[in-house]
Amino acid sequence: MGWLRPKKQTSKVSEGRELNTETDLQPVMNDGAVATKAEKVIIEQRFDITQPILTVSGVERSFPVGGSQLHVLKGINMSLYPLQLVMLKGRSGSGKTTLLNLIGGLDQPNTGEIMFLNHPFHRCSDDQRTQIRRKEIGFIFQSYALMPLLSAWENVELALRMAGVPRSEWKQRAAHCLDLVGLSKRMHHRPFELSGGEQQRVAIAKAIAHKPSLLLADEPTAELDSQMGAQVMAVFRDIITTEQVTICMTTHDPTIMEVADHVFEMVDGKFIST
Ligand SMILES: Nc1ncnc2c1ncn2[C@@H]1O[C@H](COP(=O)(O)OP(=O)(O)OP(=O)(O)O)[C@@H](O)[C@H]1O
Repeated sequence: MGWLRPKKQTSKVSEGRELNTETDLQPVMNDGAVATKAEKVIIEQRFDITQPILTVSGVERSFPVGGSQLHVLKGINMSLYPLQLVMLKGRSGSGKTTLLNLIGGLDQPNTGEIMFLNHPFHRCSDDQRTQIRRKEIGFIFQSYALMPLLSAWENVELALRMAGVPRSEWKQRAAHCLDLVGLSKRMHHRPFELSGGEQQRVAIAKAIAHKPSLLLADEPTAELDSQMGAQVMAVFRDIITTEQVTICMTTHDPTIMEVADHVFEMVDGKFIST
């Protein structure tokens, strides 16, 4: 539901936009206005928060390496519930990115099932998964993945164009997404004119532009100092509420894990209980 209380009551993104617990914890519509009673009903209906948005059951993934099979995922079971911030932690090589790729429909398991919304990713064709991804999933990478010659605004606009959003909506949506990540004043800067934390926030604006249900982020704070990392996490907390998105990310950083709703720890291709 749109007015679930973020774990931290006050979060701060750059340029002084501070979460106001009186208004920001109310349902907030995409244009930034606080929802009316009728609109609240619509927000509530987007998800049933008691039902998982994604279920992973008995998933295994191997890769052929040097004539034999490298067993990377060895029986993964997990559920992601709407509007959660979930983190995957584990040593390098434990299989976190491999799992994130499966959850995002970029790859398929050798055995097991992945249900995303009502879509059986384990049975879908490449084309079907691409269509679902374009509509419902946003990706964020450690290295930001921005187009270097385009401004922040143009990067977000490109994402809208590629997602097939009608041209008439680009201007308002790009402005809204850049405002959500606290970059309204820097929207005409190109990536090289922005700090690492600002570039990652442009990447977040890009990833949420088409209003996905699920945001997947692979080590989104790994290149950032602790202050910039905290800003990115504050933005994640804000957009869960304002954009009604569920976030699953990988991280090595124990301080970042404090803001998670749930942490899955992976050791050698399996989850261990924490
Ligand atoms: N396409 C592939 N072909 C062969 N081996 C692969 C492939 N993809 C991943 N692996 C191997 O699977 C193992 C797990 O890789 P993965 O990237 O999922 O780990 P990770 O936990 O994300 O590590 P890191 O924290 O360093 O990113 C590694 O040994 C990797 O070399």
